[in-house]
Amino acid sequence: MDFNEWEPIYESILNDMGFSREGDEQAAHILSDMLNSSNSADLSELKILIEGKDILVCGNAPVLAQDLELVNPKDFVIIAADGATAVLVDREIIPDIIVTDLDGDVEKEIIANKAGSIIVVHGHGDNIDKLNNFVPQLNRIIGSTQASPLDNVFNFGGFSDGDRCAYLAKELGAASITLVGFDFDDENVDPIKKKKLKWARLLIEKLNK
Ligand SMILES: Nc1ncnc2c1ncn2[C@@H]1O[C@H](COP(=O)(O)OP(=O)(O)OP(=O)(O)O)[C@@H](O)[C@H]1O
Ligand SMILES: Nc1nc2c(c(=O)[nH]1)N=C(CO)CN2
Ligand SMILES: [Mg+2]
Repeated sequence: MDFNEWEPIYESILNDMGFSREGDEQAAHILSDMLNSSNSADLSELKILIEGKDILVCGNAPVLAQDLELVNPKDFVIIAADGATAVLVDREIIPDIIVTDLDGDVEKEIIANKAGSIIVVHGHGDNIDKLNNFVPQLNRIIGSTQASPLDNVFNFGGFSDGDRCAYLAKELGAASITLVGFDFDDENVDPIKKKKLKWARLLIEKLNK
């Protein structure tokens, strides 16, 4: 997504959530420095996977398991948002792509990544410890940021893991995007998650316009 278009939305999110842009920028630089030709995937690999394809974006709402019964995963290229990866791996489904800020069940993400999933690792001001911990255990990485993009750290648009999956799919030319495992009205979440889901709903609505 063009950063000029994203920046005002990003500033509103920072204000609303109380996050720091400097923190996000620092994380993007740390992530950038950790990436090299042997642990990274090329953007062209992601594009080949997504362009012209029917994409299934899996969010991690409790309805995910139920929603998965209603589709044939084999009909889609699958993008898993963070914790949704574990739900898929437990069903012996390896997502084609994982989009994560590494605060879900990362052990399952490492298993899927070893089995071939490209992993879009998002750096932000509150996960620098996770970047340091887990990036050395991953391969086929694409770097991601919600702040200004760098050469090897992309901003596809979106904020929470789930809406970032959808923005990635749109940016790289998906033919269609089907969402499963999204419940923006989930009451069994803490207040911070509730706010994140409010932004997720708004960003996904914006994507559909
Ligand atoms: N009811 C829901 N509960 C949790 N996630 C949801 C829900 N509905 C949609 N999602 C999407 O699924 C994504 C992955 O969920 P998960 O619980 O793994 O998020 P998370 O990584 O803990 O959250 P975050 O990193 O966004 O704080 C979320 O980022 C969100 O966009
Ligand atoms: N600074 C900051 N940025 C985020 C955070 C977070 O907790 N802190 N959580 C996100 C959810 O995926 C996405 N972006
Ligand atoms: Mg996460």
